[in-house]
Amino acid sequence: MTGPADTAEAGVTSAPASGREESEPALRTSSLRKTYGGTVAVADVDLWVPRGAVVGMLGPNGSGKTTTIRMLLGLTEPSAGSVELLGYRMPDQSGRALPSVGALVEGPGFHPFMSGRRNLLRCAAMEPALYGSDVTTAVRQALERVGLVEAAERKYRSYSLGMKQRLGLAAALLVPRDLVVLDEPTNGLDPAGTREVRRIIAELHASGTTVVVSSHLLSEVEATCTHAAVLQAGSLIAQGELATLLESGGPNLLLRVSDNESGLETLRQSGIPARVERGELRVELSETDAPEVVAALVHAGIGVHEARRNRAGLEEIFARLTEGES
Ligand SMILES: Nc1ncnc2c1ncn2[C@@H]1O[C@H](COP(=O)(O)OP(=O)(O)OP(=O)(O)O)[C@@H](O)[C@H]1O
Repeated sequence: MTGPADTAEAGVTSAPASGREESEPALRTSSLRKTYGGTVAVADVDLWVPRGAVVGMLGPNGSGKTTTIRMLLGLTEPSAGSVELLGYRMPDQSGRALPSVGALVEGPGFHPFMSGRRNLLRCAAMEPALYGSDVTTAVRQALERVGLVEAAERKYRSYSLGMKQRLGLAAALLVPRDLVVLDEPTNGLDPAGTREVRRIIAELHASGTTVVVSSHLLSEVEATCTHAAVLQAGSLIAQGELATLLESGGPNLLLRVSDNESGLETLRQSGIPARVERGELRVELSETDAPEVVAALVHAGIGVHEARRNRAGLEEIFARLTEGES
């Protein structure tokens, strides 16, 4: 397992840095744990989400994202540890925290034989902040915001997965929230739907709402989030600002050469770690510099057609962080 030293090396922390304790986070967990029989779904997670952040909760299938989110919202009881939402302890103070929290989680419990609009009206009736005519207005605005107006009168059971996701999102956005938690919100959405979700997340961010969004799509997190929390096999292996995480990736040298296999072998013999990626050689420049790499290849008679620098993307950083984890 990756320990604190490794995550520190990656430029991110697995616990709040000293000083951050003073500002109250939107969300904090302490040694949060969930086991199902012998399966450890979530292992002692210390999550820290600053107010106003858009946090991408990243991790492969089965890494514990949904279980963590369900525990945050009081939908699943932790085996150990604690959750604080907007300064309130969960689940004891859920009545004070949850009215300010919007959530999209699996199985939101919509009625299959009711229309989308009727389902939303039912949700709206349970919102303490909405009264009387506010309810119809809030429902109309939420339907418009997620692009479901045309399908609003159709029964929920006839909805596609993407439409169900949109309705769940509409329910989460019925009233202004301090915190919005979205579990895989683009699941089942087409590219246009995905762009709309990105737009909604950007709007929430602009209005100061804290957003926690789980995803296994790194590109999505890279495009929408200010922070990332990386889960692997139930453990939180990194968390922090996305920019810091990306910065930790360090520069790479990408090379288009006459023969990748010989190039790779030559670099290895020169003690320069490299790999072939998308038809090019990729060398991390943390321990070597570009002229040294190019010289080694040229000396071995390998044609260097192109050499350019770039920074590691989230995909590569994620692969490095999760390498060797089980
Ligand atoms: N109700 C349950 N009973 C038994 N095991 C469970 C239950 N819920 C989750 N698990 C197990 O806990 C682990 C974490 O699952 P979880 O659904 O939280 O992961 P995830 O990261 O959300 O995955 P995905 O991306 O596939 O949704 C998995 O091994 C899963 O099989």
